[in-house]
Amino acid sequence: MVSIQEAFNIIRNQDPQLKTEFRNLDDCLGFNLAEAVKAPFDMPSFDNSAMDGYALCGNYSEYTVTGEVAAGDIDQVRLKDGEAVRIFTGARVPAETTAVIMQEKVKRENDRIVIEGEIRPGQCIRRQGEEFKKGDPVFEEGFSINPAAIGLLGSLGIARVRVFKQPVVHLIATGNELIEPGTPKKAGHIYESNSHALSAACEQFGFSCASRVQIEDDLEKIRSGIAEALKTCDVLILSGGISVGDYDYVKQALEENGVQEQFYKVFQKPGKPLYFGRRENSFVFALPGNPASSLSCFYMYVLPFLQLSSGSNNAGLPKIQIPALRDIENKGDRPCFLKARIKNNSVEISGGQSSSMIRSMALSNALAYIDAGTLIKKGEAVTCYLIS
Ligand SMILES: Nc1nc2c(c(=O)[nH]1)N[C@H]1C(S)=C(S)[C@@H](COP(=O)(O)OP(=O)(O)OC[C@H]3O[C@@H](n4cnc5c(N)ncnc54)[C@H](O)[C@@H]3O)O[C@H]1N2
Ligand code: MOO
Repeated sequence: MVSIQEAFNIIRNQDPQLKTEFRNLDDCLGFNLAEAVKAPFDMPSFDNSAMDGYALCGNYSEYTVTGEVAAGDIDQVRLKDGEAVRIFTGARVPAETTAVIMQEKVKRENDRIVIEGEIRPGQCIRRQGEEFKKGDPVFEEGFSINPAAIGLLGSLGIARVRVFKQPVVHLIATGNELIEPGTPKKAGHIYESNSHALSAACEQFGFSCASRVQIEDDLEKIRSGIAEALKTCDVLILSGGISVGDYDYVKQALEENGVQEQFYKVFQKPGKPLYFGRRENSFVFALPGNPASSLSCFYMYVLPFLQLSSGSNNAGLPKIQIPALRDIENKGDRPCFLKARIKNNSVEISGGQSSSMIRSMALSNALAYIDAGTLIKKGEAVTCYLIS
């Protein structure tokens, strides 16, 4: 049995083999950059107008309008003292421009404009390189690509991006009692829901499951199911059969497949029987079968590992401190991750904490960490991990 912190450390100290690939700009949302990106040119790459209006040369109350520059025009327009050109947002400002004035602050009379208000030199001009200069670091390796990053990479003219590959994930749910949702249920059966929830949790964070298999509590079948999955997976996630019951064959089947235990059992609630193992470059999590335990263990242990395996430099759920809405007590001897709801800057522990209860988890948006034998008074800070 290891502590929560020891389990975190063991997971973080693995060295999953990172593979890279080139992906099209539009297909790399959520992937992590496999190389730092430097600016190939200044941003913006030329002085341009921030407004629709007039580019002015000199500081006067009236100007003669000599022409027009629109966004995308490539001809260099020249300006002399006392002259102005009609200009539009994003258009390159002539080199001699003192300032741009928005058209609402100007009265136009034929080829003359009269300025209403004052002109500050440089106003409404977005200067070349003001966001960053050619060669400046834009993103570091491991940066997780978000929609704005896709926009920026596109604006730098980058169409293909070298990213870390996502790990290949396989899911196996074990249990004789399990039947697929949508099929008729007999006495003693329960619908197999863990693999669906785990697959969705993977997707929530941008990972996908290459396969989802259900196997009954039979040592030989579990052993061969694991052997098959280990041929191609980077990460194998099992659910159920990892406790100490007579039909809990998962640990034995893993050992017989040459998987080496990194830890088994974590001093926590829920999820005490959590297992983590490794065979060369394949990693195995065997999650307890209770639905809320399996999902809680996914969020706290599997997710950071998937993130590390995809080259992220930021692994784990967002962690924040939030005041307790009311007193929270953990009378037990194990630290707990409690299903909780954060609302209006306070956190409330959800009803239905049993690890078999999943509705309470569906209605929660955080896991609240409460140390063993601890009373947190109303208003005191609670460590919360955000699950949505
Ligand atoms: N003598 C002991 N018994 C148990 C201990 C213990 O320390 N000593 N630990 C308990 C804890 S804590 C947990 S958690 C469970 C974990 O057991 P398993 O991982 O072996 O899970 P199962 O027995 O297969 O199932 C537990 C529970 O969850 C339901 N289940 C399983 N798989 C699914 C699925 N895919 N979809 C929906 N529901 C599933 C299953 O029907 C059981 O009700 O062990 C305790 N026992
Ligand atoms: O530790 Mo088990 O996951 O509570 O039911």
